[in-house]
Amino acid sequence: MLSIEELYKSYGSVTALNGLSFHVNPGELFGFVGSNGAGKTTAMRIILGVLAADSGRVTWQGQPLDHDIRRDIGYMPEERGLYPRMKVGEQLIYLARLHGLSADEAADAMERWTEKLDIAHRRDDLVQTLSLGNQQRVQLAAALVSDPTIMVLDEPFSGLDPVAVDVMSDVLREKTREGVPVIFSSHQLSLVENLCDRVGIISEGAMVTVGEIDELRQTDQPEYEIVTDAGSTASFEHLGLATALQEQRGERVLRRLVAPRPDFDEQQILKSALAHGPVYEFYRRRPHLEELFRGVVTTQSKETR
Ligand SMILES: Nc1ncnc2c1ncn2[C@@H]1O[C@H](COP(=O)(O)OP(=O)(O)OP(=O)(O)O)[C@@H](O)[C@H]1O
Repeated sequence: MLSIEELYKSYGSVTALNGLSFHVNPGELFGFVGSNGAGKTTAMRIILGVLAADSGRVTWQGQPLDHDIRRDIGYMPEERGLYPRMKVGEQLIYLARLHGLSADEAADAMERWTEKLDIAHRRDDLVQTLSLGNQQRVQLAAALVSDPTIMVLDEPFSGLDPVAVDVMSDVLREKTREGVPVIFSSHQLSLVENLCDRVGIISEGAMVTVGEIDELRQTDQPEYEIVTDAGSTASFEHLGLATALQEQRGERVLRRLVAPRPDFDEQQILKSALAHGPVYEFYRRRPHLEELFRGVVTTQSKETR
């Protein structure tokens, strides 16, 4: 696995990483989220080796990351790093060659990834003439042409249209199926929630929550939402449920109920409600990643303090 252990990094008086630790398993798509200035880019640069940590270490399969392992990392930097006046195809071949591929291998990789990412028709165009979204596809192709064993992507989805998001998601999933660990940062939390196997929330340079999405969305006090007629006299307090929200919706009313324990028998809620009239909707409500994020992260970014 890729293991990040107790990383510390300061820029002068600014502490960017404050004992950051987490790991990413082979074949896992790991979403790295956190507010602006939380330390994601700093951590990714340290993984790649373009920045040195003050202390802590990064290992892959138990070995500290050396030059050879780092050469096999597919990296997509936040600031992007393409040569604007180079043709798309030439640029990708050039980058693949830098990673040690032969001329034929580099050409094959360029063709394969431009096709997969739907930019094959732009191979002979200068990068600077492409839209930002297509430049981003080229940037991802650049991270892929060397057939990386680890992928580290800084906000690969920012600014992409939904079709491009799908194309990129499919490609990342394909890499994880091959056993590659993929770590990417994003502020698009619903996308992270749908796409990732595990997610880590970083705040002020340290990991505050990490785990599988489903596991993080479990709560000790399950919540249910039920929609009945507005005039329904159903009550739920006798079952030990608290009402967290009551919202009139025309002729109907939605109630959000909080159960006292994880193994609460939700059929009791339904039975109680049906005894007083029809039930139009009834479901368990799980918090979304966005709610979890707001709960654990200070909303004010470091920069605005
Ligand atoms: N070169 C630098 N010199 C000084 N401070 C820096 C430098 N790079 C980052 N920082 C500071 O380190 C902290 C972490 O920044 P970093 O870019 O790692 O955060 P981030 O989580 O990637 O943020 P964002 O979501 O906005 O991209 C911030 O307070 C930032 O201002």
